[in-house]
Amino acid sequence: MIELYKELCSEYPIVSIEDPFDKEDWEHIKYISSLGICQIVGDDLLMSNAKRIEKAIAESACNALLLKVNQVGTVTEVIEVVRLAKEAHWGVVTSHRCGETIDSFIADLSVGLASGVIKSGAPCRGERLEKYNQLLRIEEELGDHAVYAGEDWRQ
Ligand SMILES: O=C(O)[C@@H](CO)OP(=O)(O)O
Repeated sequence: MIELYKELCSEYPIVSIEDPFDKEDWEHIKYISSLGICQIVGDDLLMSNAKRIEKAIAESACNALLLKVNQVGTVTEVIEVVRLAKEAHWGVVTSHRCGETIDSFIADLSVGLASGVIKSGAPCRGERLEKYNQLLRIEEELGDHAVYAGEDWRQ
C-alpha cells in the first residue's frame, strides 16, 4: 500500500492524504508521514481528540488535523486543539460531517481560526454549497484584505 501511495504521489499532483491506513495502525501512518511525500491528515486517527493529537504530535504520526467541531465538543476546546496542531506546525482542515445541515458555521470558523483548508465535499447539494457560498461572502466582505493562499496553503 505504501508503494502505491508513493507511486500515486509521484505521478499525480496529490498534496494531501487523509487516514492512509487504519486508525490504529500507528506504525504505518508514522512511516508514510516520515517519507514527506505529501500532507498526511489524521481524521479517524485523531478523532479531533486532544489526547490522540498530543500522542500523534509526540510520535510524528501525521502532520495535519482534520477538525470536526462536534467531535471535539465545544468551541473553546476546538480553539485549544487547533492551537496544539498549529504549535506543532501541522496543517488544519476544518471539516463538515455526514448528515450536515445548511448551517455554514464551519466556513466562518475556518476563516476565524485561519485553518487554511476546509473540507465540505464536492460542490453540490445545499448543505455543501452553503459553506462555499459563505466563504465567498467573507471574501467579498474582506475586499482587498482577502488573500488566496494558493501555493502557500500550508502556511
Ligand atoms: O468522512 C468524513 O470525513 C466525514 C464527512 O465527509 O464523515 P463523518 O461525519 O462520517 O466523520
